[in-house]
Amino acid sequence: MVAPQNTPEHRMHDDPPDIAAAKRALRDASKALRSRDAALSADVCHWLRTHLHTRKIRSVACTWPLEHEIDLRPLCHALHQDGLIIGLPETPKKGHPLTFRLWRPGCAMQPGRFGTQHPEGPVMTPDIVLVPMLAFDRRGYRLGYGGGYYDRTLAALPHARPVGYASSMQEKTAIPTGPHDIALPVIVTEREIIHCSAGKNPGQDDVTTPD
Ligand SMILES: Nc1nc2c(c(=O)[nH]1)N(C=O)[C@@H](CNc1ccc(C(=O)N[C@@H](CCC(=O)O)C(=O)O)cc1)CN2
Ligand SMILES: Nc1ncnc2c1ncn2[C@@H]1O[C@H](COP(=O)(O)OP(=O)(O)OP(=O)(O)O)[C@@H](O)[C@H]1O
Repeated sequence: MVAPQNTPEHRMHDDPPDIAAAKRALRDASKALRSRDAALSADVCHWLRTHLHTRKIRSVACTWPLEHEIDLRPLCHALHQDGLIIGLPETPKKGHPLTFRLWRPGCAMQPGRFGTQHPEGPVMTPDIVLVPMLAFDRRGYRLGYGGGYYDRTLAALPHARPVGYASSMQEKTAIPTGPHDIALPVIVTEREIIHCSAGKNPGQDDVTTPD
C-alpha cells in the first residue's frame, strides 16, 4: 500500500482508509496461503497457454517469479517457442506504471526493486498483460502487493487485455475495491479459466475462437 500522504491531491488518489485497511488485512492473510508448487505452476501455465491460443495476439507481458509465487518461466519459453513476443516488467518507483522489456530465452536479467528482475532489452507494448494476484474474486477484482502498479499500468495501456492468474486457493467472495481498481475480464487458475462478471473486455477484436 502506498503510505498515506499529506496533501489533498495525494489523498484523492489513495484508497479511502477503511478500504486500505481491509486490503492490508486481506493481503497479509493471502500471503500466508502462497507456496511455490511446481505442479500447480505447470497447470496454471497450461491453462494460460490454452487461453492465449484462442486470441489473435503477437505479444504477451509475463512475469518473472518472486519467492512463493507461481512460476511462469515455462510459459515464457513455451510462448516464445510459439512465436510470440515476450515482455517482462521493470518495476519503477511507486506511483508510476510498469514498463515491459523484451525477453528472450537465456537473456541476462537485471536486479530491480522489491526483489524483481527484468531483462535489459528494449521496451515493448504488449497485447496481453498477465497479472499476478495475491487474492481475487469472480467479479474480476484482484489484490496485489499494494504498489498499485498493475492498476496504473492497465490504466496506461487501455488496448492491452489483462489476464489474471493465481492459485484457486486465493479466491475470495469479494475483494474490497477502491476507485482505481480495474476488474479483469478473465482469470486463470490451476483448475479453470474464469470469465469474470465485472471485467471490461478491452482488446475484444482479437478474439478468434470462443473459449
Ligand atoms: N513476479 C512478479 N513480478 C512483479 C510483480 C508481482 O506481483 N510479481 N509486481 C506487482 O505489482 C510488480 C512488482 N511489485 C511489487 C511491489 C511490492 C512488493 C513488496 O512489497 N514486496 C514485499 C514482500 C512481499 C512478501 O511478503 O512476499 C517486500 O519487498 O517487502 C513486491 C513487488 C512488477 N513485477
Ligand atoms: N491508476 C491509479 N492512479 C492513482 N492511484 C492509483 C492508481 N491505481 C492504484 N492507485 C492507488 O495505489 C494504491 C495501491 O493500490 P492497491 O492497494 O489496489 O494495489 P495492488 O493492486 O494490491 O498492487 P499491485 O497492482 O502493485 O499488484 C492505492 O492507494 C490506490 O488507490
